[in-house]
Amino acid sequence: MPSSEQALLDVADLCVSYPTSTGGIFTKPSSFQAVKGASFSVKRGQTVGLVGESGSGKSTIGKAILKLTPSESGRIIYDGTEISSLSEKSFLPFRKRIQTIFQDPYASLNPRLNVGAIVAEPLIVHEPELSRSEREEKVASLLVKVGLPADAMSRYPHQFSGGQRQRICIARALSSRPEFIICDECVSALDVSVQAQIANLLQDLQDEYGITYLFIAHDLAVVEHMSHEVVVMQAGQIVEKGTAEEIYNEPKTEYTRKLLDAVPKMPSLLA
Ligand SMILES: Nc1ncnc2c1ncn2[C@@H]1O[C@H](COP(=O)(O)OP(=O)(O)OP(=O)(O)O)[C@@H](O)[C@H]1O
Repeated sequence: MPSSEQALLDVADLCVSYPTSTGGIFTKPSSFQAVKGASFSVKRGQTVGLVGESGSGKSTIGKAILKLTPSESGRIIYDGTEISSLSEKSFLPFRKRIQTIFQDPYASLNPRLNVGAIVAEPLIVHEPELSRSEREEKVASLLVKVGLPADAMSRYPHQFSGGQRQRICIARALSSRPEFIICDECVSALDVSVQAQIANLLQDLQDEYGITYLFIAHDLAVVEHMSHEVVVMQAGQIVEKGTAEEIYNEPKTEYTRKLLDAVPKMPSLLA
């Protein structure tokens, strides 16, 4: 099949449940199924927007891909390898290839480390052969690449704005030269104009390095501009998927129409 030949990520019939109670002597353990048979793929070098209202299971899919939460059933195939069934040790090489950027850049940056040390961390793990000066050179060029001054290295996260902190997170994610980045609501906390700047940066990085994104968001305006394809989730199920144009111009479900109606129009975004 041509589409799966090009797919870097193939998710098939994925189900994920969270335990809600471990049970007692007289009661069975119970669980809540957050993802109910989700199937979609992400083509290499492209962006899939994963949208849906809060609690629909978007982040759970991201966590299952990263093996931060176990899959109950189904398959997650990354570049031809079924990763959902790999042991933690066998999954290790994929931790370098698949990175993630979260919503709250401040919470995901260690306040006690300066920016140079934060961005260098993955390099120490993934490229231990680099000398200290080579590492510093790489960190400086990564910071410039994401639009921060090279002297940002010696400063601390609290000295930066929200948008700048998200740029630090992007530099850190880039430092292991990933093929695939899961952006989980990574612009949601930012002002609209800053959202556009970060979205533009992510797109420039895609053009330059061919990075593939799974872009999780409840904000359809950002997703529309970022995504080649859009997957719509409702209560753990995929209710619609298609090209961004199809989803935005001819939504097939009432749910998608409601999501679109809730979006304030932002014509200047990414203009
Ligand atoms: N660790 C957990 N234990 C139990 N239930 C969880 C856990 N994490 C998430 N859930 C539940 O699973 C469902 C899906 O959550 P998930 O975070 O994947 O949704 P989401 O679409 O990403 O929403 P949001 O944008 O609000 O994060 C929700 O009902 C949530 O309450």
